[in-house]
Amino acid sequence: MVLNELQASGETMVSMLNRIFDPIPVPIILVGKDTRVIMINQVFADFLGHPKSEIIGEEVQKVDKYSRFPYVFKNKKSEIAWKHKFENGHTAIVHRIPILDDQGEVLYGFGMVLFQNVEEFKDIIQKNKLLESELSLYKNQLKEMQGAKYSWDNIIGESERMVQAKYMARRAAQSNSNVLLLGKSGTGKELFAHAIHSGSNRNHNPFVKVNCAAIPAELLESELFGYEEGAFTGAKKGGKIGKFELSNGGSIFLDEIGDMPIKMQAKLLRILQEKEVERVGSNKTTKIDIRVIAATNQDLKELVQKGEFREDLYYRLNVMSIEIPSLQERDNDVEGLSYSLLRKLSSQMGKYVSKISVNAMEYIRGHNWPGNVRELENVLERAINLTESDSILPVHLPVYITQNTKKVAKGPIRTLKDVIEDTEKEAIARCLEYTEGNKLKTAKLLNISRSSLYDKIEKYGLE
Ligand SMILES: Nc1ncnc2c1ncn2[C@@H]1O[C@H](COP(=O)(O)OP(=O)(O)OP(=O)(O)O)[C@@H](O)[C@H]1O
Repeated sequence: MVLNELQASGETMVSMLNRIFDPIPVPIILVGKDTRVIMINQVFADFLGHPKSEIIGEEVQKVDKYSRFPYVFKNKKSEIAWKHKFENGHTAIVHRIPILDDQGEVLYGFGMVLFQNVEEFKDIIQKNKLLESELSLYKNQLKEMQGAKYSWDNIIGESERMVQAKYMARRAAQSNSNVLLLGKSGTGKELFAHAIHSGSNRNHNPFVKVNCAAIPAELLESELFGYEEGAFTGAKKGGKIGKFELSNGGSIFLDEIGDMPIKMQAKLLRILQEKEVERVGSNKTTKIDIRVIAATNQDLKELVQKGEFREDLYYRLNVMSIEIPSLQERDNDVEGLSYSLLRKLSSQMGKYVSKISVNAMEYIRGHNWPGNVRELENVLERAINLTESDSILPVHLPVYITQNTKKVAKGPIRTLKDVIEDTEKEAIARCLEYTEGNKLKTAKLLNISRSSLYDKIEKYGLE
């Protein structure tokens, strides 16, 4: 209301302010530059415990003993969310704001009680903290879901070929180039892909895995590129984001790239060249920044020759190619790998198994592991399940491995004492298993005394 209208309506400035501020449920006060109260709303007057008529026109520090308005006017600076103690014993959170004219001189002071009770304020802060920590928990979980699970430490292997592969992978991680991981099934290509992402400066962004062989060809396009709403019958409302867009800023792991249909290969090539994606059913392109880590157990060159893999794409992906050796090619890694996997698996399975008998290790070394590390891992998991002691013995290995006597004969030459002890240990363990731990029966079956059995159980750590 302009001043003239105000005068015409006969309403004073104070009554107008009262009319505006009284319905507001937050305590409010307006103080003149002479530090006398011009207006206070009903809630505030009730809170202070005085009638409004006694407060208006009064010196502010007479109404509220600890009022800081005189200081605020002196400093000409707002005091926001300050703790304030009232004479009635309440501690509240308040704002005190000086209102200045064009020359920077104080005209009024505006005060507001934000929380009449500090506890109420603390409660809100507490809730806010809770929300923040929940948010950070979900953010971390999302990062875990999207991020890489393994790093360099998880890749076991000290053989020359493996050390070389790890060196190449570390170099690749530091660059921004596409990486092609080559190796038979179960050699650890996925493990390497995770580690390359974790070791790169993209590791704060998503790591997205796509198994090109597992997604039906007709779905692969929408999986990778996403689609717009109504792009085809059955398309979800609102469309769908594709894996390329999802991995923006991070890495996309295209596993089994050799199985990617030729039509999709052309589209992938375009992404690698143009660095932009176009959702199915849209003509809008989106810029993306991704690093492709591709893997295959097929011979891509052969596929190129057969016309099943685009040559130009092959060269685009092959910038940094890393060959991961099969277990057969890194014979001297088998023992170390077996023990590392044993430690990992037994802790995962909550069963303490820490030894592999010499004979069992000979069988393990003698096998040619066509399924590579994955097969070794499965065999050890089975053995941990079967053993009742802390050792893995030949009896715990699958027959197809222990039947391989030819290879075992090729093992290192050992002393007769070692061979006898190993056989003795195995016989006792096998018998204990058969008698379900009954020592009396075991001693009888082995035809030895009970005390001798106890000695041997202790000696071989079979309990
Ligand atoms: N060097 C290694 N050190 C420790 N564990 C390994 C190693 N290599 C492979 N593994 C383990 O073996 C299993 C198979 O590895 P991974 O899935 O990475 O193989 P892959 O080559 O991607 O197989 P595929 O071609 O069949 O997809 C995983 O459980 C992995 O943790």
